[in-house]
Order: sequence, then C-alpha cells, then structure tokens
Amino acid sequence: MDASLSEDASQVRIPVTVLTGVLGAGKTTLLRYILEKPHGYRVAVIQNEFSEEMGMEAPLFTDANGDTIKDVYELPNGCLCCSAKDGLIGMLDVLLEHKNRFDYVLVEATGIADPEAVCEVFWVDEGLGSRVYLDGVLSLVDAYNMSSYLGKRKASHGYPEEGAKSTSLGLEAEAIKQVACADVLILNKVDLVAEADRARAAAMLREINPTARLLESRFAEVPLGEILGLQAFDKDRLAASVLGLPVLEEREEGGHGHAHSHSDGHCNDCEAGKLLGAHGIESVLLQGEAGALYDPNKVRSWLAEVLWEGTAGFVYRCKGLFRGPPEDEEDPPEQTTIVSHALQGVGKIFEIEQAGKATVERSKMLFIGRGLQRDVLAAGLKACLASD
Ligand SMILES: Nc1nc2c(ncn2[C@@H]2O[C@H](COP(=O)(O)OP(=O)(O)OP(=O)(O)O)[C@@H](O)[C@H]2O)c(=O)[nH]1
Repeated sequence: MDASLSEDASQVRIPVTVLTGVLGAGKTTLLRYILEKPHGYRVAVIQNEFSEEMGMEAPLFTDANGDTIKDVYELPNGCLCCSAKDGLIGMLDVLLEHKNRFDYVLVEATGIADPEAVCEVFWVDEGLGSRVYLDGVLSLVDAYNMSSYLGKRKASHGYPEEGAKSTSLGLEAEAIKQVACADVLILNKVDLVAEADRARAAAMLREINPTARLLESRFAEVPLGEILGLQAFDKDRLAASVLGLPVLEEREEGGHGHAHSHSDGHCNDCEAGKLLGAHGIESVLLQGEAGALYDPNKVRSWLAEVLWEGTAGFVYRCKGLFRGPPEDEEDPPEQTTIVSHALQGVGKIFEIEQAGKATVERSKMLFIGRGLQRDVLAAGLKACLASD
C-alpha cells in the first residue's frame, strides 16, 4: 500500500454529531432508523444513559435479519457533560482505533443533558480535536408532548391551554437550551398533531432558534444527508444562542445545571435519581420476580389507568422489557419459548410490542414523572402476573 495514502487516511478527522432531545422525543427511534435501514452511511453510535436500568433499548437494535446489532456503545451512569465525560473521550479513543469501519459518530445524550457542556468536551480535549470534529448538534422535539416541557412559552405563541394541564415535566430550561443550541432541529411525531398545532410548534422552535435547519418527521425518518456530514457546528453561534437565553440566569441561580458536587473524582449528582431529583422528577424502577410472567393484556389495562387516570402520580415517561407467557400454550413445555415484550410510553401514549429476539431474564419497568407512588405501581404490576 502507498505509505502516503495510508498516512492521509489516518489523518482524516471523523465528524461527530451530538443528538439531544427531552425524554421520549424519539432519540432512540432515530438511532434505530439510522442503524437498521440500509442508507449507505456507516455510523458508530454512542448511547449515554443515566443508569444501566435506563438503557433498556440496546437489546432492541436489530439488523435486517432480526439479529441484535452489537456496534452500539453504551455509556451508562452519568451525563456526558460531567461524570461520563472521560468515558466519552475514552470511548472515542477506542472507536478511532477502528475508524476504517465507520465514517460518522453519533453521540446520543441523555434527555436532560446540557448540549453546551457536551460540546465543550470537543474543544477542551486537545488530543481529541486533532482526530474528530464536532459536525453538528441535532435536537429532536416531540411535537405532541412539547407543551409538557416548553409549556411556559405557550402564552406568547397562543399554544393551546389544553395539553399543558398541571402536567409540566419541569424541564423547560433544559428543553429550551437543547433547542437553542441545535444546528438541526427535528420536529418529530408530526403524525400525532393537527396541521395548525404543527405550524404553531414550528413557529415556537423558530422563535427560540431562528437559524437552525428545521426538519419535520414521523418516527424520526429524515434524510441522513440533512443531518450528518454538515460541518454545521459553529462555536461562536453556540455562544451567542446561549447568551440570549432568558432562562440562563434561572439555571445558575437555581443551582442545578452543572453545579454538580464531586468527591473522589466521582460526580455525586450524576446518579440517575439525583440528576432527575434536582429537577423535581422522580423515577421508580420495578423489577419482576425471577421467572415471573406478565400478561400483556393485563399490563395494557393497568397502564391505561396509570397513564390516563393518574392513579399512581404523574407518569411522563415509562419504558420496560417484560416476560410474557409462551405464545402457543399447546406446545410441550420443552418447546415453548417465553415471549419478551417491550413497553414504551410518553405522556398518555404507550405501546407494548413483542421484542424481537431480545431475551429478558427478569422483567423491568421504569417510570419517570412527579409524585410517583411506588407501592401503588408495584401492586399494579403484581396484579398483572399471568395466571398459571
Ligand atoms: N406516533 C409516533 N410515535 C413516535 C414517533 N417517534 C417516536 N415515537 C415513539 O415515542 C416513544 C419514545 O421514543 P424513543 O425513541 O424511545 O424516545 P427517546 O428520546 O429515546 O426517549 P428517552 O430514552 O426516554 O430519552 C416510542 O414509543 C416511539 O415509538 C413519531 O414520530 N410518531
């Protein structure tokens, strides 16, 4: 091989795209779309989660044959802009050793990440800057639920009162900052809103961020040429957008944002519960008994009560993987296969579907919201056990 050519190839800097979006906006849906469909783009994905329990989707990434995709790199336990920052740099280092396998890196941040702080990783670490560059920041916005987290702005836009209710998620500052910092905004879930609401939502985004490219999508299906390889990131623009935010002072006075406390090099506030708790948001993780099977129809009815009638507090986001009874009960026991089911819910909309080839050792369900009643949730799940 020509030595000068291989040297040139090794000097090519890899574009990195940062993906943000409030809980349930559709970030994982976008990753699945990118990874599972044959677009011709070779993309490595790094997924950041608050905790391992929240990373329930990785087993669900499957290729065209239905086999689990192994090339999704998980970065649990913390947020990218703080405790997981070193992990991100280390993971990029490892990825770059195999850079003949991909042309783009996509980094999914947690739903409450501060995109400005995530971006700083790329210019603060000089070694990294010579091998990768920040290509752009994407922000996904949930057109259907956005009034739950951008609610306070509804007055100036005439955004409908209906839907805001008392169910604000309390992530307004984070959500606005994610929109403001974006080079590309994707207004997702447009299938769930009427045309007038879609136009109002787009106008609201335009007011917060007039310069970003604005795309609209159903199930995050966007042309990849519109989101990758754009060379869109501009440090000065980012600084200007952030300065213009009225909520910036509020973040600093409020003492959340990045006023995290540390000990022994560990960020005390980056644990899932504390990070969410700093925003008044709670999470409840339910784990089924080992070997227990849950009836998907019972789970469906139970969740309808929980999400629609608020019987266990205000649940904004739920997700889980659970074990259901074998499909064909006529089969002899040695031939029956336990069916795994995936639960996904955002706001009042939820779905339960069979989880491909994902095997679930123990059922898990995570609820995120406010005023959650753990005991009520636990009793509800127990009542969904499949009868023998
Ligand atoms: N109707 C509809 N549902 C969507 C669309 N995009 C995503 N969803 C659903 O919204 C739910 C949440 O999507 P995810 O992709 O898991 O959201 P996320 O941003 O990764 O969520 P977190 O991991 O909690 O931050 C899933 O049930 C998706 O199927 C869309 O355009 N339309």
